[in-house]
Amino acid sequence: MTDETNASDACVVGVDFGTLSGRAVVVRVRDGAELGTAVHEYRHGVVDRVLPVTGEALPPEWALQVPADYLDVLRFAVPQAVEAAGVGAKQVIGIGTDFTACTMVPVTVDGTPLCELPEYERNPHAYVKLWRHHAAQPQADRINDLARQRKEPWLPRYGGLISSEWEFAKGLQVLEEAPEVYDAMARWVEAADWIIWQLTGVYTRNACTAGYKGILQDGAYPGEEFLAELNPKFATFVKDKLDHPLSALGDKAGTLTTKAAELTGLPEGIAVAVGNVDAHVTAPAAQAVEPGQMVAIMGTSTCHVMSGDVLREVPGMCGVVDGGIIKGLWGYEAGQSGVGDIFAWFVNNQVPPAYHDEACERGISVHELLSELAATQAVGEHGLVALDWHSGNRSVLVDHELSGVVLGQTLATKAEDVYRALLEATAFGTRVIVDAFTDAGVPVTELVIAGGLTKNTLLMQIYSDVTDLPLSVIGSAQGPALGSAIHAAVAAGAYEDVRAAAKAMGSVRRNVFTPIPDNVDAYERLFLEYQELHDHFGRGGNDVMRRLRKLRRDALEGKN
Ligand SMILES: Nc1ncnc2c1ncn2[C@@H]1O[C@H](COP(=O)(O)OP(=O)(O)O)[C@@H](O)[C@H]1O
Ligand SMILES: O=C(CO)[C@@H](O)[C@@H](O)COP(=O)(O)O
Repeated sequence: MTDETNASDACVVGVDFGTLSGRAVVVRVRDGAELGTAVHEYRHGVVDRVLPVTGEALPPEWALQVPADYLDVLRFAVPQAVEAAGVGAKQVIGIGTDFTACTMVPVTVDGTPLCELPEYERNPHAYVKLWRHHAAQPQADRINDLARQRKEPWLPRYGGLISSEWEFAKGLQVLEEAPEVYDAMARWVEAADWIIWQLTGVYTRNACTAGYKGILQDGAYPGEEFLAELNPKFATFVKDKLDHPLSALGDKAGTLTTKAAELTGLPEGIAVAVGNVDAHVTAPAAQAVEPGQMVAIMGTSTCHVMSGDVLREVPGMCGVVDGGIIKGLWGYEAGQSGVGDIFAWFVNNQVPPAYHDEACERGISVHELLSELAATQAVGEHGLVALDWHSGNRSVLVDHELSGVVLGQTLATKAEDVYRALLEATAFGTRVIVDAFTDAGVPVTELVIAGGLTKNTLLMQIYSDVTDLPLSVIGSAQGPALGSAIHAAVAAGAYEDVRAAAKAMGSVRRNVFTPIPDNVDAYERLFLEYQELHDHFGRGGNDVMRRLRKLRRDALEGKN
């Protein structure tokens, strides 16, 4: 703390790098008061259709980002948040960040993203592969098949399957489709760590993403023999591109460099916390750091995180990592790859103009209009059941070749009916996850909801009814950014550990939504139908979704 800074005025900055934008929040260290906030939309958003530089169409399932967009968040949102807070920059004693996880940046030895070099800017593989880049599914399938065959000990720690979203599947895809990019990349870096590199000038690898997305268990990655069997040139992937000493969550990664101080307007030399993940960082912000408290961070996707005092292998979970959320406890993670994204897809592609016009006239969003209309319905009235797999299935099936379904449509089906069925489908998806944890001996006793979707009260009530659990809601509208601020406070030495900082700075409103008994019963019947469809299409009853994906790929490649 500087001489000019009175301890009671000290602030920290938390920055949350989401899928579409980055948000900065200035938080008072002593009580977690959020003094100012600012959002910066990524200029290129999600690059999933054409590569900006060339206009070249991207293949299906691709999702890239442009790393310069992340720096713009530091350049614009951070000073704007400080200004909005009405505090002097000198009061800021630390900065912490969180990122979408397994958003991977191929970089040179000094951290320059390959896409920023003229020789690679036209190569899509030189760009950031966003967490929801799902084009590495063939590689993920091979990794899973081989790991099963060889009985790799790490596989059960990931619920029996690793995802196409993860470091190894994406890395293997780069090797096999763009060997020149693979050779040129000195490191395969989580964006969560790349941003810390930009702030401190030093590369640190956070224990959270390394454990969940980098297949690091009990101090070891998959071995060279395993990797060589996938592809001989992949044998040294860990040694050449990945391996790096780990840094624990809440630790100080370093201090803010002169360059980063100029970029952000924050004082040079303040503490920078080790990189973290948007989902995991939210648990302390919601004061949900004890076993049984599952936090669902509901935005474009949903991540479910929960600490546990026992190690269990939960089928279909994303992973379990020692200290993955809080030091001293096992951190569990599961997730749904599409939630808000599915509602957005529906609103943007399937809703007739009259709804858009009405929403516009009333000054509300189409989401709000559809939710208002759907809220008048009794459970089951629309006669529909849907599968929430428009962005594939992360938990518990771990298969991104799966796709969405709406069953039961008739000529009388309206947009609000399908919208409600999609809301419900995502709640059923969460129910499957909650049941999987409870059945595996890691019972979920409380569901705490965070993220942008908490504002939809119909959706929240549906989740409470479908899971038959009371819902607590995080007190902050900026959960991940607040969580990052909590980690910044710990890194700056203001609190002994994340637990203590969470107690002082986090907040939660308990039992905001409670199950309505009649709805619980009605949803029980609908959930059975969901399960039937879930198992039929997701567990090999009918592989039509995979066949359709192949037909699509062949058609796009002109093979049909
Ligand atoms: N009223 C609403 N009801 C349901 N979904 C909504 C509503 N408003 C926005 N959304 C969806 O919320 C998602 C954005 O969530 P948010 O938490 O803000 O973002 P992120 O996941 O990037 O952090 C978008 O996918 C959007 O479609
Ligand atoms: O994968 C994870 C966490 O492990 C998330 O970062 C990813 O689902 C993105 O989350 P958002 O939808 O941007 O909140």
